[in-house]
Amino acid sequence: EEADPAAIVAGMFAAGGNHTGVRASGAKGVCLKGEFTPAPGAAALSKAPQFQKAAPVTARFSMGGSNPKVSDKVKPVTRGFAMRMNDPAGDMVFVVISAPVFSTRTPEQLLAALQARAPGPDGKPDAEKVKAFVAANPETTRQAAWLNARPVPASFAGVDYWGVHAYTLTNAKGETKTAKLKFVSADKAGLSDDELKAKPDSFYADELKERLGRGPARFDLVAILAEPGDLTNDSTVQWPEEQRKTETLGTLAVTAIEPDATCDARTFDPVVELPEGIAGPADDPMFAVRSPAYAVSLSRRTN
Ligand code: HEM
Repeated sequence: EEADPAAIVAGMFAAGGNHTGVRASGAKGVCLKGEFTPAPGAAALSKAPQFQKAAPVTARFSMGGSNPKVSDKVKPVTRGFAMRMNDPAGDMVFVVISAPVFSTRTPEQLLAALQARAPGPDGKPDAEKVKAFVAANPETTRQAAWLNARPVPASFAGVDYWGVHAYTLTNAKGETKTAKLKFVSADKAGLSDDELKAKPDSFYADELKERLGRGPARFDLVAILAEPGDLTNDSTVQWPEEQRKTETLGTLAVTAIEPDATCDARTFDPVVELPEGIAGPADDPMFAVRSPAYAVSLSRRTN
């Protein structure tokens, strides 16, 4: 039985306080522009136009969740990075997070997680319900555990971002490879507890403005190549990426802040907006459901 994307989106809004005019996730964020330059080896893996020649990029950094006032200092919230690399033959969209795994394995499990954590009349989730859900669904704790074990990123540009799904890359000869994608920050930095204490609740936007005034913020796009047995249908499981072969596909340079309107008029759809030469996993139920969910959120926040 399929979980209804509209029900999931309603649960996402409820969890963050039912704010209007904002995204169901990534409600707080900064719109950007930049450029993607493919690496020499990228074309051997994928025939996507963006892996043959440089492409202009619209992008957005964000804090996970539907609360536009969430503090930048919170640890177990994913930082998000959405991007559209333009090409007349087909845009390429990635919507990635600062953790190698997603929090749930199926849409049904996501809906159940949201329902278990739904705020009650006092604005707080029922602790007993949360406890029971977690006990029955232990894999849903992996993402928060991963984030809690690491420092708060000093910058939206100072952390790595993962496309948690397994993609299939197809080259011009029709050869295919399965890979997870990772955007590796050129300037990784986390905050110590003392540094974190000294920060205001919102500092990422100002930090980014200042940083981009000095020069672009760069990320290498790295393909982590699958080996037999690596799961493609479960985004709560991290591949042992230190033991996997990797191939650098290119460099994304974020160059300037864009007006919010540039990012707000549409949604970044990571399912539908892919050119020939790259495809999402057919067997990962968390992948396909993103498209209708993002559309529901877009229509709620723009109507
Ligand atoms: C599985 C991995 C996922 C990742 C990495 C991810 C990441 C993100 C990020 C970074 C954003 C902010 C986009 C922006 O700045 O415009 C976002 C938005 C959103 N996400 Fe996800 N997400 C994932 C899965 C899902 C799933 C499974 C659902 C629901 C079924 C979902 C629902 C949404 C919605 C509704 C939005 C708001 C879209 C908009 O209003 O434009 N996400 N997501």
